[in-house]
Amino acid sequence: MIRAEHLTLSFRDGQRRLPVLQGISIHIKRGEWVALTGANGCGKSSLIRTFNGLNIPTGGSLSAAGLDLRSSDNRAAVKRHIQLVFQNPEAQTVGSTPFEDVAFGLENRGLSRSVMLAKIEHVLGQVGLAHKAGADVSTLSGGERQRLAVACCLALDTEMIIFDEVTSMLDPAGRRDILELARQLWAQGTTVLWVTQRMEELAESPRVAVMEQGKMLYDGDPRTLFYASKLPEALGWPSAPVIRIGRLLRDKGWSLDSLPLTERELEAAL
Ligand SMILES: Nc1ncnc2c1ncn2[C@@H]1O[C@H](COP(=O)(O)OP(=O)(O)OP(=O)(O)O)[C@@H](O)[C@H]1O
Repeated sequence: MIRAEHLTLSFRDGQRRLPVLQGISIHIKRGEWVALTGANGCGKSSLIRTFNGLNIPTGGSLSAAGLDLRSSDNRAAVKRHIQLVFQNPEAQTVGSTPFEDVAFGLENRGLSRSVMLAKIEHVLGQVGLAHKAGADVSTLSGGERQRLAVACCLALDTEMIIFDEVTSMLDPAGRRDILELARQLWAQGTTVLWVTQRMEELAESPRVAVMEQGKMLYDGDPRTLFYASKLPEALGWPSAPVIRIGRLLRDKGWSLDSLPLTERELEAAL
């Protein structure tokens, strides 16, 4: 779905060039769930905006959904296949109601009115917003707006959705709702890139990529990251209670495979 090789990106800062991505190589297969993390300013947003055709790579190669993103035509076309959902999706909302917002994306698709109506109803139902189809978008909560952004992706049959720190401003119920929705879509075949700073979301992801200062420091499974690498301490990450207990078990000789990443795994292990 995504194949980046030695990808570089720099922005102009007056006379200087600011190197933001410094040789990123990553391959994300169709249907994968990958969590991406890294400190503020390390280049996560720049990377995902490059995957979505919004930034023009300075060097290296990048193909997304089979399109070579060094070509500007392909950078426009890739948005049909890969969509971003932001932490604060206000900027993404164009309609005054959820119905209008989804309809906007479907215009120019040559759909008959009845097919379009059925599709809008279906995708708003998928994200749990059918009852708010006609509501003023300004009355939606942050979590509902994010789910509306997901509905717009679904209406366009998007193959990959990149969630950019969507849980960071939500309350626990809102976080659970958007995470569950993303997991459902993943189970149905959508490729997911989940950008987060939350340790528990990393621990629950099958694959974790860690960036620092424009470079990819780690790309692999979370068990190795949390229990067999020095990276979490080196980066000063706070450790989740489950991981702290898991480290005690590791020090008592438990094998890597048996160490828990989630509360459920901890309960089962004990
Ligand atoms: N359009 C731009 N022009 C110039 N500099 C930019 C631009 N976009 C990002 N940068 C700079 O690139 C660097 C990486 O920013 P980026 O937003 O990609 O990091 P991030 O890891 O997503 O951070 P955060 O977690 O705070 O969102 C920062 O130094 C930022 O100031």
